[in-house]
Amino acid sequence: MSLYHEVDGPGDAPVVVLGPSLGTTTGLWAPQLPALTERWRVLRYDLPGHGQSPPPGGGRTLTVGDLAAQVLEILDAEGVTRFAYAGVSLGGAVGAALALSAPDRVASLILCCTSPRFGPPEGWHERAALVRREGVGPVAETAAQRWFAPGFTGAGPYVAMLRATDPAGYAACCDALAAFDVTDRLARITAPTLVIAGAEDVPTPPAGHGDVLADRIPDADLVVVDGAGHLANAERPGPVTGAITRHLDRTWKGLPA
Ligand SMILES: O=C(O)CC1=CCC(=O)O1
Repeated sequence: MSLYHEVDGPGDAPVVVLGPSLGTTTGLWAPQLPALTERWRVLRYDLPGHGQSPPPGGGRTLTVGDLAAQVLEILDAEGVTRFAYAGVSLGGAVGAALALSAPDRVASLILCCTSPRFGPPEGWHERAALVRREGVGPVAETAAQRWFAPGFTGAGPYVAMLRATDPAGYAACCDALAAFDVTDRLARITAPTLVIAGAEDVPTPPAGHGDVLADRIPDADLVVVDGAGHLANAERPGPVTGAITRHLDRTWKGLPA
């Protein structure tokens, strides 16, 4: 099963892959697209059952390793060997998995509002069971509180992405989050890494999540964005875009795409 993806920007520019979070689509990265496509070829993908990607067949579960392998399939099909990668939350977990499984291909890494471990697996198994039973409605009801700092008024389009998500795809991604734990492997990541954390992120706050990534990944910097919750790139696009472009400029070594 191939993941839906979109490619924007100059054909001869270095490639940056952008990974979405659980319940969102390629549209999550729309605020960064104008700045990034000035000098980068941007490849965005949809998670299984999200946006325009098909759900996993037969109620299958998934691992983050499966998702990373599907992203590599896209890149192979596009003829991309070396790339930079930025991902939000589950999309960031996919980035960490890629940096561990394909270190020679990940030239630069940006881990945004993410974690080496997303809390106790039981919570994710319960959420997967709820969504398999009742659909995505119950988790969409509470998404704005999980995703944004209090007072943010722009949640509507992002919650609409979740409401349109296939329950089997959403649940399979919850299974992937339940099993994900790379805490003890972070020291093996060789890509120059920027960790971006939202100061008001509830699911993956800087303390215990972003700071663990930044402390354990050998060549990592941490930027904490004030006034941002879990989808910091949507809520505070200016500072997040600036941090990403500065990191890409500093770390991309001019290798061809
Ligand atoms: O619970 C949420 O919706 C927040 C989240 C955790 C992992 C992810 O990708 O999103």
